[in-house]
Amino acid sequence: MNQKVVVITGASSGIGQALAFAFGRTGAAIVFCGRKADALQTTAQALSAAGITNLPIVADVSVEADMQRLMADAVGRFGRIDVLINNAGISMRAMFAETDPDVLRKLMDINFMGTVYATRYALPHIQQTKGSIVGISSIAGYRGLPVRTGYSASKFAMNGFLEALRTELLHSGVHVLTACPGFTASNIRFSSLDAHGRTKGDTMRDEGNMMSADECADHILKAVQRRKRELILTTQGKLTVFINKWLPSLADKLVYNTLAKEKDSPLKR
Ligand SMILES: NC(=O)c1ccc[n+]([C@@H]2O[C@H](COP(=O)([O-])OP(=O)(O)OC[C@H]3O[C@@H](n4cnc5c(N)ncnc54)[C@H](O)[C@@H]3O)[C@@H](O)[C@H]2O)c1
Repeated sequence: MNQKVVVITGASSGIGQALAFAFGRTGAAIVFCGRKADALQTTAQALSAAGITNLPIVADVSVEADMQRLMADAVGRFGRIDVLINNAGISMRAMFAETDPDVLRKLMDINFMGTVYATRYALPHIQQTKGSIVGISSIAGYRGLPVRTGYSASKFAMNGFLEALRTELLHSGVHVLTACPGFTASNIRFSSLDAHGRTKGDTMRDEGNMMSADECADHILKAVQRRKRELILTTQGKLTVFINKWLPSLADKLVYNTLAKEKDSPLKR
């Protein structure tokens, strides 16, 4: 990745921030965005202290003009884009029957349309460098998860979009990776939306028992370097995808029973 330019959305925390360090340590310049200037600056200073060239840009992935500006600024400063990592995302925890449809719309706007906008404006530059487009999807993009209908829908949409795009670009030299982490310690559960779109502010799982964001980022870096098409992480994640494919009705029961054990689960035990 030496001398390459990597654009990462939502990189002021969690997996995105870990990706900024992982790619930056290989010699890449990191262009990254988020909605909060102070959080971006904190990450920018830490990257600079580690000797990583970086450019923080305040931008919201759900705003098309912001994604156009992000890519223009990246090219304006560094002259090229080699890798786009569509990482920014939010989640939800609420039963569908009680959930305001605006919550699902917001998840689609950020997780799916954010990926569409960023990819739309990065693609012409990545076609020139024959680089990579990466989507940080989820196991929830292979297997629908109860209490997260909007999250699963947005990640299924991402997976379909990336698969179709990969096929369109088959002879272009552009690499497309769908990366699906399993449970990874981060802010995602704290920032999840409830049925009315309010932030939950807590986690319902033991964050200490999960894959770390750094480990997750290392796997994703290797998958980009090897130009893999798909990455499914964690043993639990791999098992879920396998059982869902071959024994789907067993998967219904296992997924229900597993998620019913979560601290604040509305599912009956
Ligand atoms: N942590 C997990 O267990 C897990 C599992 C599978 C997939 N993922 C995916 O990994 C990605 C990163 O999440 P994370 O776990 O590091 O959580 P996180 O909350 O730490 O990181 C998400 C980042 O996206 C940013 N973001 C949210 N909305 C945005 C917007 N509209 N515009 C710009 N930035 C925005 C947030 O500010 C944050 O920095 C997400 O797409 C998530 O769905 C996470």
